[in-house]
Amino acid sequence: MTLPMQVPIPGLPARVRIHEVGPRDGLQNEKATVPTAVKADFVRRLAEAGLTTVEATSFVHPEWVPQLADAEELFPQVAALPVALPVLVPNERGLDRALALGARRVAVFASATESFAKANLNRTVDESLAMFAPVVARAKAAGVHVRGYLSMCFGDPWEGAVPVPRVVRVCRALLDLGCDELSLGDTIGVATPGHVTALLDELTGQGVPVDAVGVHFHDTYGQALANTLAALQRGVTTVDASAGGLGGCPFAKSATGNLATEDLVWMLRGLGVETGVDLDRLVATSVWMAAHLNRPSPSRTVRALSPTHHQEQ
Ligand SMILES: CC(C)(COP(=O)([O-])OP(=O)([O-])OC[C@H]1O[C@@H](n2cnc3c(N)ncnc32)[C@H](O)[C@@H]1OP(=O)([O-])[O-])[C@@H](O)C(=O)NCCC(=O)NCCSC(=O)C[C@@](C)(O)CC(=O)[O-]
Repeated sequence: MTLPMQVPIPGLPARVRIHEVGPRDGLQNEKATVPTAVKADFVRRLAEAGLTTVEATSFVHPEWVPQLADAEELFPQVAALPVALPVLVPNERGLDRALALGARRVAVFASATESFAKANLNRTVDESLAMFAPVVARAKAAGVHVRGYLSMCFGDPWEGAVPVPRVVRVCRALLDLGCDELSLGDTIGVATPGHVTALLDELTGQGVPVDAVGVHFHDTYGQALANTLAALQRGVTTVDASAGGLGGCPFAKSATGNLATEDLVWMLRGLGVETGVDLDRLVATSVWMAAHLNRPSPSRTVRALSPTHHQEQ
């Protein structure tokens, strides 16, 4: 396989943990139901490719996200894999479902904007934080790791640009609830590197440890890698990505695919940043998944490393 020449940029972290969201964020917007066995195989293949955190599914209302309505069926099929398997839980009902199956990592998901909080959770921002409070408290009491996603950190399709202080307020609230880590979401992919740097500087300037902050970029305007590099330059070591560039939120107008894990691994490899991911196996997984979804992967790296991929679809 072709690999990039390794030329580091001084000051970047030596290692990055990729939080793989393909089976959850990647698939949640797919209209045709993906069979549970295919989803389980997807998670297994990602683990075998060296990803150590694979977000498996969501315990949300099944009518809100029909694609993930098989969470109860799926989770036991992957639970024994030797990787972290976070799942999304919006409320106590979701937490009960996840804990009943032995989930050890959960994620709540807030919004920096009122419009998206309403569209995604049927709540105001503060009502959703109140909904998460007992979820986080009970999860922590059970020794379960809690991630706090924050959507619309840069721009919102209904409200436009989102001011940094608004984002910081909800970040603080999630940490005050007891979340172990944050994931800053550019849900509709409008961020640019200066904006990413400004938000991270404001957060760390207010005492939020950079180790507790992950980034979650969508690639709508082709900025996801540039934004990731800006975040790495500020010390971020957790980066969300989706195999093959699958993804998008059904409740956010204009949301497109996530940063492709392959594109991220290619860049990090060139920078000499360790990820533990076998790019060959990852590309093969995305080509396999694309065949199930019946369309080629949008990832540039998948296309470049699997030149017949387009003709095969
Ligand atoms: C939060 C709710 C449930 C509120 O939806 P609601 O309609 O307000 O629900 P409710 O609390 O009024 O409850 C109504 C009924 O739903 C049931 N119910 C309630 N909760 C559950 C549950 N967990 N599992 C199963 N059933 C549930 C509940 O038991 C009740 O049943 P009834 O008593 O009437 O028979 C709904 O809005 C929802 O499920 N939203 C999920 C939306 C979602 O999954 N969005 C995608 C993930 S976020 C994302 O993609 C962004 C991210 C994370 O990737 C980062 C980024 O890119 O920005």
